This record gives sequence, structure tokens and C-alpha cells, in this order.
Amino acid sequence: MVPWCGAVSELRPLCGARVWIPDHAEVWRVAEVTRGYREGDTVLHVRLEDGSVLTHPMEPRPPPLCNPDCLSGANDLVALSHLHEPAVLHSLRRRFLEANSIYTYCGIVLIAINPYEALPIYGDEVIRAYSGRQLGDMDPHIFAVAEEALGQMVRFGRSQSLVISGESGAGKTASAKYAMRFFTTAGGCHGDASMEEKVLASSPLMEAFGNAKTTRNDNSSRFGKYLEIGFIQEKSREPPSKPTCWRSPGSPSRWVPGVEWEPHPLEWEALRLGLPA
Ligand SMILES: Nc1ncnc2c1ncn2[C@@H]1O[C@H](COP(=O)(O)OP(=O)(O)OP(=O)(O)O)[C@@H](O)[C@H]1O
Repeated sequence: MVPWCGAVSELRPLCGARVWIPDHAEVWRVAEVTRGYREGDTVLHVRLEDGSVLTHPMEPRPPPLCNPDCLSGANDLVALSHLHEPAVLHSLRRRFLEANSIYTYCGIVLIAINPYEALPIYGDEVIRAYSGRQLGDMDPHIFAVAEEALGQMVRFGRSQSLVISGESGAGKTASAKYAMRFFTTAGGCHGDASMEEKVLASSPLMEAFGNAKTTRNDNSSRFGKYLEIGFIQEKSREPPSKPTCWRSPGSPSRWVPGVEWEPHPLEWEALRLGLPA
């Protein structure tokens, strides 16, 4: 992210402008410029919200400008006048704390914040509300992205991909499950609860063999995942779906060498039932 472009002399933060100052405890803090930048100034004079005054060096780059309050918190980061790290963090924080919203768009990319609690935003009525709607018609949601993919597939008869990425514990697996729930419900399996069960039932088995408890996630996938769902004409899904899983080519395995194998309760269950590994 590039908070400022161009030479320092072109930027000239005005007196009264609000800028972001890096902070050890809060990462970024808002400050007001108390003396406009003049050619040759090496520091910017600012006042923090708690009243303390300080100077901030203009090199290697001046502090990033704050967005107007009416823009930060917009449901699409593209709407921000200044797009840089503190603006993104502030917007996501405001949406999460003030609007209770874990989802934000950045163009066609959906950003999700893990709420670490069950939210009432994944029910059938929400799936129905997002079904058939255009991306951008409604609040950002994983269902909107899933609907976009489903709609494109139906309209153009072409396979679609959802790429879900993030650090460990970010909620990739949960997001994939919500997307699959949307596909099974909105993709032509209305009223067939067993279809959703069948699609999601593969997860515990895969998790039994490939998941482990880590410091970041109690049920962390220790492998890359590739899930493929086949559909037949008229938006019906081809039973059974074909979830497959392997280490992504080129990406290192998450298995830690030297760590002793610990059987997972579900693995014992699979072995007891005589299921193939
Ligand atoms: N949208 C959500 N709503 C509620 N809980 C969530 C959501 N997303 C994630 N979680 C919770 O956060 C925890 C970690 O999520 P998840 O396992 O999906 O992370 P991950 O990105 O797949 O992690 P890893 O890369 O380690 O496998 C889970 O317990 C999950 O229930």
C-alpha cells in the first residue's frame, strides 16, 4: 500500500488536516496538523486527540492523511479517498464495532473478519435474500459472492472459482462451508436438507485425518484444500458432490516434521467402521 505518492514537497499537508501517526500501542493514532507543511520542513507539527503535541518526521514519507468521517466505514473500501493501511484498518474496525458487520468489499474482493462467535446471518432467510441479487445490491456477504459465482456459471455456462485466503484461524474453512451451504440451498436443492448434509459431511472425515490443534486454531487444517462441486443443468447440483483435497502444488505442507502423530477421535471412529483412509 502506498499512503502517499509523489515528492514530499508536492504534498503540503495543510494546517488543520488530520493524519495517521504510527503508535506502538494502538498501531495508528489520529493527529491534527497544527502547522502547515512548508518547503524544506523536515518535521510535521501535530496534536494527538489526547491534546499532546509532537513532531513527526516527513521522511522517509509523510504521515498518511485521514479520510473524511463520512467515508470511513463505507461498505466498499474503493470509496475511500485515501486508501492506505490505517484507512483500511480504521474502516474495518468501524464497520465491525459500530455496524456489527464482519464483511467489507474492496472491489470484487470480500474481506471477512472472524467474529469468533455464531452470528445470525447465515440462515435460510438470508440465503433467500441474497439469491438472484447482484453483487453490490445488498450488504457485503459471503452469500453475495457465492451468488455472483452461481449466477455467472448459470448465465455463461462456465466453471467458477472462489479463492479463499488468510492466515491460520482467519475463517477460511468456515467461509467455504457457508459458501457450500449457499450453493446447496440456492443452487437448486431447495427443501433437500440431506443434500446440504451430504456436501458438508465430507468435512469431518477430511478434518479427522488432516487437522490439528495449534496455538491459532483448535481445529486447524494442516493442508491446502481444493473443493469441487459439480452442477447439472437447471441449477441442480450433481449428487454426490466431489470434494477433493490435496496439498496445493508449490505450497509447503503444514505438517511439522518431528511431531509425533496423534490419532484424532474421528480417525479412530473411521478405522472402527472399517472406512478406507
Ligand atoms: N464467520 C464466522 N462466524 C463465526 N465463527 C467463525 C467464522 N469464521 C470463522 N469462525 C470460527 O473461527 C475458528 C477458526 O476458523 P477456521 O477453522 O475456518 O479458520 P481457517 O482460516 O480455516 O484456519 P486454518 O488455516 O488454521 O485451517 C473456527 O472455530 C470457526 O468456527
